[in-house]
Amino acid sequence: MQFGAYQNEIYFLGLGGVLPTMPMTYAELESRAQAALPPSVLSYVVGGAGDEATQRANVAAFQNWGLVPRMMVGAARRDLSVDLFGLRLPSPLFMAPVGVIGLCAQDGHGDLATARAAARTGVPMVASTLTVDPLEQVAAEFGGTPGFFQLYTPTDRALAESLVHRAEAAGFKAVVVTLDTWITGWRPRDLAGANFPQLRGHCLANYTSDPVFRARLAKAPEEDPGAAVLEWTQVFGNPLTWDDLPWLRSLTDLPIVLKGICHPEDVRRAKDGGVDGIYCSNHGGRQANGGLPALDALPGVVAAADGLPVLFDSGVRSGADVVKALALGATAVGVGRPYAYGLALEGTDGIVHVLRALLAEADLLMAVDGYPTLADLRAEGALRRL
Ligand SMILES: Cc1cc2nc3c(=O)[nH]c(=O)nc-3n(C[C@H](O)[C@H](O)[C@H](O)COP(=O)(O)O)c2cc1C
Ligand SMILES: O=C(O)C(=O)c1ccccc1
Repeated sequence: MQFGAYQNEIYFLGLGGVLPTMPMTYAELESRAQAALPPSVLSYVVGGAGDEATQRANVAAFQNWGLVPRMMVGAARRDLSVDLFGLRLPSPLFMAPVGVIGLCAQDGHGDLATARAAARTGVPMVASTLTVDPLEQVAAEFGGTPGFFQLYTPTDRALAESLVHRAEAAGFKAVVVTLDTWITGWRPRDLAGANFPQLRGHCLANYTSDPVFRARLAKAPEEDPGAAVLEWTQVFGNPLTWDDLPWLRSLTDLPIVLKGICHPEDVRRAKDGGVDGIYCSNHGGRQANGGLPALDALPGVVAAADGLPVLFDSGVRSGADVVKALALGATAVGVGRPYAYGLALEGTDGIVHVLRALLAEADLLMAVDGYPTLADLRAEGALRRL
């Protein structure tokens, strides 16, 4: 697919005297989303851990790398498609799991709006455990686009099993197990607003719709929502260890991906445990401050993964960033906040714009710089550290 053609669509609109309503720069996207979102949701989405130095470093790290232009390659047609877990995806882009994304939509059902954007673009959604609408309803909106389920592994193993089996039955194509958020980090913006617990209370549909979770409650969650939220706090945070990996592996035949991996030694342990993919991420700087930008961890993770697919996110803000992460060896590249902001502005249409703009920029960069395929990008000498 020639994603760069989105540029022509926009220019033709302009020729008809119609100016695009969605922002064309990330800075404007962020500032307009700030105006559109209710303050409590906004501070939760925008913010990160500590003084957000790691969050900023995630973004800045992309400026340390530059693509070396190649000429007379004749890159008139580009191929951005990838194979992931036996699936053929039209592009290497995916939507990272964003819990509470539902609340970023004006109607409060942003999970469904995001799933519809996946259906329209072929860009997979990794649906969070923490959604406003249950995973079955989210999956029903995917159209032909594969979806992945992100698991926050509950302390109750029977509940974990139930969630994974529901995801399988709903047609999800992989399970992404997030390791870096069994406890939430120190987040000053959320603390200042003291609103985080209330927000979470709206995103427990996967728990309150689950028979194993319901059996833990004295009263149905519809009758006593407060008790359900309290019970959720009991089961949410599971500080998994490597000893739990065989159990996780035994839960499903679906591909399992471990999210939050930045150390090569952890990659090797994950590989030994039989996982199908590694997800290099520092949670967009939301969990730990003072750490390495995720992009700087990527080359070491790719080397240790030794052919196993590597998903990457944290700090990707442009098509150029997508290209750089691919050149550093990522198999697929995720965005979090960018699509949440698109959703806040114009719902499904807003997300579709954000994703198409990222892909158009990546595609045009590959055209201009003479890298028609992802394999070309990954070749020696394509990317240089500044
Ligand atoms: C509002 C918000 C909620 C998030 N919730 C989850 C979640 O439920 N599960 C998860 O694995 N990651 C979650 N993340 C982290 C994202 O999956 C991703 O790692 C991060 O957003 C990538 O960084 P970026 O925002 O700089 O693109 C969340 C991120 C944001 C911004
Ligand atoms: O905010 C997050 O990044 C996240 O993953 C999370 C964790 C616990 C509850 C709600 C969201």
